[in-house]
Amino acid sequence: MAAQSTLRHSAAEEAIAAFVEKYSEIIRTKLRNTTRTTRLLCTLALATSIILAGEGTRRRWKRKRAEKEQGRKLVRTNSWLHNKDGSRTIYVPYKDGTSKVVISSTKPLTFEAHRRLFLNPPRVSGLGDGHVPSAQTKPGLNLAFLHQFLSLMSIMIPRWTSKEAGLLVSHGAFLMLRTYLSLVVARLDGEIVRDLVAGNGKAFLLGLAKWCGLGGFASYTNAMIKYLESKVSIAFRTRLTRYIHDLYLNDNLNYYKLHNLDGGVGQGADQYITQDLTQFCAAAANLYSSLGKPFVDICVFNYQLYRSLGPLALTGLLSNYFLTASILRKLSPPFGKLKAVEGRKEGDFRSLHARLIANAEEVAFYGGAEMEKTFLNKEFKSLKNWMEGIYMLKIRYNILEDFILKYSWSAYGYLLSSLPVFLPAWGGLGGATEQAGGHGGEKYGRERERMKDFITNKRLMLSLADAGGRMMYSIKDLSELAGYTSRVYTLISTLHRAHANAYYVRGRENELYSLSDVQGTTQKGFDGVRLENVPIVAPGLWPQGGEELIESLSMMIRRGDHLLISGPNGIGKSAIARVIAGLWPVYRGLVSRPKNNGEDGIMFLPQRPYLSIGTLRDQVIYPDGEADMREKRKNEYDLKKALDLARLGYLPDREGGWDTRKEWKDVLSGGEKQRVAIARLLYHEPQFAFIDEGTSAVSSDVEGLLYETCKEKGITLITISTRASLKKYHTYNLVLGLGERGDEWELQRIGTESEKMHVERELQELRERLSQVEAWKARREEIEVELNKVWVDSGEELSPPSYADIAKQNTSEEEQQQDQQQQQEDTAAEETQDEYQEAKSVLDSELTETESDTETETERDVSTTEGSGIVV
Ligand SMILES: Nc1ncnc2c1ncn2[C@@H]1O[C@H](COP(=O)(O)OP(=O)(O)OP(=O)(O)O)[C@@H](O)[C@H]1O
Repeated sequence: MAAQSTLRHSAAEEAIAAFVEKYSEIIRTKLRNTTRTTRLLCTLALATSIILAGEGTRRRWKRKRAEKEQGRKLVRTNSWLHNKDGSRTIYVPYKDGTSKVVISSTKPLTFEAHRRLFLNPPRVSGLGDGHVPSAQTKPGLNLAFLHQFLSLMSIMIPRWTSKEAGLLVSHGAFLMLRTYLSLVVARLDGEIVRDLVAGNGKAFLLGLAKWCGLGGFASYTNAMIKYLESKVSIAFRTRLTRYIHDLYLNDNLNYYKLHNLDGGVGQGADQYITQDLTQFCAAAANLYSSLGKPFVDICVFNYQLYRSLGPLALTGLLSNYFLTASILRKLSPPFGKLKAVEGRKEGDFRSLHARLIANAEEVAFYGGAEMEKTFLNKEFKSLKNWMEGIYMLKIRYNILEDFILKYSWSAYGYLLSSLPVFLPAWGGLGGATEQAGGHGGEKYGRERERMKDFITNKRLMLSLADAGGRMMYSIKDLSELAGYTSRVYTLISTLHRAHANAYYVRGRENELYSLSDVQGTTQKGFDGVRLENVPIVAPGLWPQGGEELIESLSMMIRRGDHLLISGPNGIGKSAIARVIAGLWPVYRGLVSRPKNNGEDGIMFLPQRPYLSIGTLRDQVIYPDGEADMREKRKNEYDLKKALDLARLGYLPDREGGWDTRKEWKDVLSGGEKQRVAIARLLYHEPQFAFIDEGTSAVSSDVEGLLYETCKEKGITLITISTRASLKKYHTYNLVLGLGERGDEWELQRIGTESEKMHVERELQELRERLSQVEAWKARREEIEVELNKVWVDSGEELSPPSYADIAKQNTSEEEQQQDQQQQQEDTAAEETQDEYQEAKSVLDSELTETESDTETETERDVSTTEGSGIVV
C-alpha cells in the first residue's frame, strides 16, 4: 500500500514537473524570439507596475489604518467630521471596528417641492379641503391612499438612478426569473410523470437530474428575492427616516412645535418614526412581491393555460378572479382603519412607558408604582381589547378567504383542466391533440400525453391559484398598508405644516390667538433684546386659541444692562423667554433679538437642566459636538476653566476623564446640574443669556460668584427668578403680576439716585420715630424711679419692685443722684400709692402700644428695603 502510494505520489510529481517544463519552454522560446529592446521595455513595465501596485497597496493600507484609527477616536469622543458639501461623516461601532456613514441633509428646495404633495393634495383624493390635509381621513383602499402612497414614494425613490430604484429593478428581475422557473418546473413535472408512466427509465432519471438542478437554482432565486425585499425595505426606511429627521430637527424647532402647538400627531412623533415607519416600509417592500409578482405570474400562466386549455378556460379563470376579488373586498373588514387605530394605541402605551422611565426617580420618591401601573394597565387593556376585536373580525374573513381561495378554486381548476378531455372543441392545444388522437392515434400514447398535459396544467393551475390567492390576500395587506401609509403621511404632512407655518386658511374664521392668527414680527440680528407691544400668550393646540398671560409687554435690554424678571409663580416669566426664543408665536408686536442661538448670540438656560447622552465633554459643550469645539479652537483646558469657574473643577477627575459616558442626569446632583449649565454658558460666552431659575438649587454664596463671573465675561444676563436677593446683580427689574388682577407689570431701574434718596428719606423717618421711642423710654424710667421712692413704710425705705431693678441697672449714678435730689424736692411724694399705680399702668400700656407699632413698622420698612435690593 505504502509503495503504491509512493508510486502514485511520484507519478503526480512527474506530471506537474512536465507541465511546468512544457510552459517554461514555451515562455523561453517566446523570449528568445523577442528583441532585446522589447525585453527591456517589458521588464521595465513589469517593474514599474509592481512598484506602483506596491505603493498603491501601501497607501491604501495606510489610509485604511488611519481611517480605522480616526473612526475609533471619533466613536470614543462621540464626534464626527464636517464635510465641505455640508454633509457629516459619522462612524458607528460595527463588529470589532467602526463603520463609516456619510449623512447629507435634505435640501430646503426638496422640502418646498414636496410641500405641494403634503399640504395641497388634489381635491379628488378627499384629503382635507385642498389646503391642509385632514389627519382624520379614513384610511382605506381609495384615492386618498393612492395619493398618500405616491407622495411617500417620491421620497423613497427620489430618482430613477437612485440606489432604491436599482434594488427594485434587481428584485423585479429575480421575480421574473422565478416566474419563468415555475413554468419550467411545471413542464418538467409533466414530463417526469409521463416518462414514469411510460416506463422510460433513462428519460425519467434525466428528468430527475434536471429537477434537482432546477431546484437548486430556484432556491437561490427565492433566497435572493427575500434578501432584496429586506434591502428594499431598509432602503425605504433609511430615506424616510432621514427625511423626517431633517424636517423634525431643524432651526424651526418643529420637534417642539409638533407636540406643543400643532398637536396633529397627538402624544408624540416617536411611535410614528419608529414603529409605524418600519411597518410601512416592510409592507411597501412586501407589496412589490406580494402584488407585483402574482400579477406577472397571473399574466404568464393565464397565457400558458389559454394556449393549452382554450378561451373558455381563460374566460372562466378571469371571471373567477373578479368574482372572488369583489366578494372578498365587500366582506373584508376595514383593515386600514383598524391598523391605524392600533398604531395609535401602541404609541400611547409606549409613551406611557417612556414617561415612567424619564420620571423614574420622582415616581420612586412618591412611591407611585401602583398609580403608574394602573395607568399602564388601563392603556394596555384598551390596546388589548382593540387587538382582540381585530382578531375576531379576522376569523370570519379568514374562513371565507380560505374556503374560496383553497378549495373552491381547486375544484374549479379540475373542472377547467378537464375541458380538453370532455370538450375538445373548446380545449385549446390540448383539445386539438385529443381530436388528432381521436382520428387514429395510438390509444396508450394519447393517454400518456393526456397525463402529461394534465399534470402540467394542474401545476400551472396550482401556481395560478397560488398567485391569485396571493393577489387576494394582498387585498388585506393593501388595507393594512393603507393604515400605515395614512400614519406616515399624517406625520410628514403635519411636519410640513409646522415647518411652513401653514395654518392660515383663506375664508376661514380665525380664532383669536390661534396659530392662524399670528401677526407679530421677529427681528433677528438686533444687538439687544426688545419687545414692543407684544402680548404674552400661552398657545392652545391648533386650531384653538391661546390664553393671554400679559396683554402687552414692551421693554428693551441693551448689552451691559442686566434684567431680572420676577413675579409670582405661573404668571408668565418663562413664557417671555419662550416667546423670545421662538418656541411660542409672536402674536402681535415686534420682538428683536440677537441673530444666533449660542456663541456670539443669545443662549437660553431652561428651568429644568438638560443633560445630553454622551461624554462629560459633551455636557459642557452642548449643543456643540467635539468637532465644533475643535473648529472653535477650544480644547479641554478651556473646558476645565469653565468648570472651575462654575465651581465644578473636580468633575473630570471624579468621573474618570472627559471621555467618560454616563447617564448624567442620574449621576449629577440638582445643584451640579445647574452649575453644568452655567459652565456651558461660560464655555459658549454668548452676548446675552436667559437664565430661567438657573441657580435655584445653588447655595447663595456660590450663586453670587457665578453671577459675578458671568458678568465679568461680558455676558448680559436676563434672569428669571423669584429670589429677591438676585436683584443686586441686575440693573433692571421687570416685575410681573402687579395690579388687582395680576396682569400688570413694571420695569424698574434698580439702584437709581432717586431710589436711593427715597430710601434715605424713609430711613430718616424711621430714625426719628425710633428717637421718639427713646424719649418715651427715658420718661418711663424717670417715672419708675419716682415710683420707687414712694415705697416707704414707717419712715423706712422699702426695696423696689422687680421692674424697678431693670430701670436701675440702666440708670447712671449721676442720674440716680439727680433723682434723689428731685425726690427730696418733689411734693409728689405726698400723693397716694394708688394714684401712682394708676398713672403707671396707663403709661405702661401706652408705651407698649407705641413700641410694638414702631417695631412692626420698622421691620416692614427694613424688609421692603432689603427686598428691593438697593445698595444704599
Ligand atoms: N406649553 C404650554 N402650553 C400652554 N400653556 C402653558 C405651557 N407652558 C406653560 N403654560 C402656562 O403658561 C402660564 C405661565 O407659565 P410660565 O412657565 O411662564 O410660568 P412662570 O411665571 O415661569 O412660573 P414659575 O415661576 O413657576 O416658573 C402657566 O399658567 C402655565 O400653565
